[in-house]
Amino acid sequence: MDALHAVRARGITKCFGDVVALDGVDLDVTRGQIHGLVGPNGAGKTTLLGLLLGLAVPDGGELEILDVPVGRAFAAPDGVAGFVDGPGLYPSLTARQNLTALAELRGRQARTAGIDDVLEQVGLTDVANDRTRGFSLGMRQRLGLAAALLTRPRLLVLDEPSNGLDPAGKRHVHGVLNRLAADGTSVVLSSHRMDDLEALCSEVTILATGRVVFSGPLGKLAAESRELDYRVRTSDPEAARRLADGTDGIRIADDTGRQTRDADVLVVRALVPALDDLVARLVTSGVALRELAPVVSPLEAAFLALTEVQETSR
Ligand SMILES: Nc1ncnc2c1ncn2[C@@H]1O[C@H](COP(=O)(O)OP(=O)(O)OP(=O)(O)O)[C@@H](O)[C@H]1O
Repeated sequence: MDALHAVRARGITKCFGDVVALDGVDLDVTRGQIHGLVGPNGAGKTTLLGLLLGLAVPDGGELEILDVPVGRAFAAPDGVAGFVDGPGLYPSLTARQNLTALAELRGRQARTAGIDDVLEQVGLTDVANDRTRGFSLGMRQRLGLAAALLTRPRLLVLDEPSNGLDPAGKRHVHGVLNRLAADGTSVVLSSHRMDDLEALCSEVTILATGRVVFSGPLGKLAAESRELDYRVRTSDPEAARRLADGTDGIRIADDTGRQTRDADVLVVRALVPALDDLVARLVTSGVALRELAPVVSPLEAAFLALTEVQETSR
């Protein structure tokens, strides 16, 4: 296998009875990359993450993780850590005791990071001696991440790691993941949060009903986007509307008032070159441009377009 890859999957299939959870999935994750999995409920994200963690084996296809072909026996691949469906914790133990138990289970020979260090990294130092029974969802998620960090993984696999995180918790988690990636650890995570994926991931794979409908850099997804709706706030909304009406490739969205609830904002649907023309015309007409932003992000727009096509062709 190419040594630059942490994951290389080709034609992976996985069924549960009659349900085809994964249907010929290819996935490439390079070393040091944060790779996002996104898709509607039931798309197969958790199933795929479970295969990477060795919780199940594929029914068909080829899967190589950290240079090692995955066989037909259940086994957590060496160097891989993470969780799906929330981390497994002992509720009657404190955060520190949970991590100590895990370190003991791994044995003295295993590469193990310092418990205080990983607690600090995820921002749980202050509650290290509290029982996890009383932990919020966000705190449990962070402790699960600390448990994974304890093993000093080369591939970290996380199912919805941002679930339940407050802004400070999210900042901690993003910081941890970015530092790991900078040090060469690969991260594969699923999320329904487009803002998280855009902030963290250099590449995403969009799954719909067990199939890959897009995989690649976020920039490519944006470039491939069809027309997007943009909010245009100007100093003279009426003049802006007239100019938009007269610009080739620009359509004024019908539901302007409902979408924006703001009379100063016009919503136009356009490709980027037509939008450039409109901006130039506004400026030469003496209309000040105060805000220009997509109504939904390019990732969200592509996600909706690609997964709608898949859903309607079922
Ligand atoms: N253990 C199982 N037994 C039976 N069916 C399963 C099992 N695990 C997953 N499935 C089915 O496989 C499909 C993919 O499920 P999966 O949990 O991987 O989707 P997902 O993309 O993670 O969804 P969500 O966003 O809701 O978490 C679904 O149709 C699901 O019902």
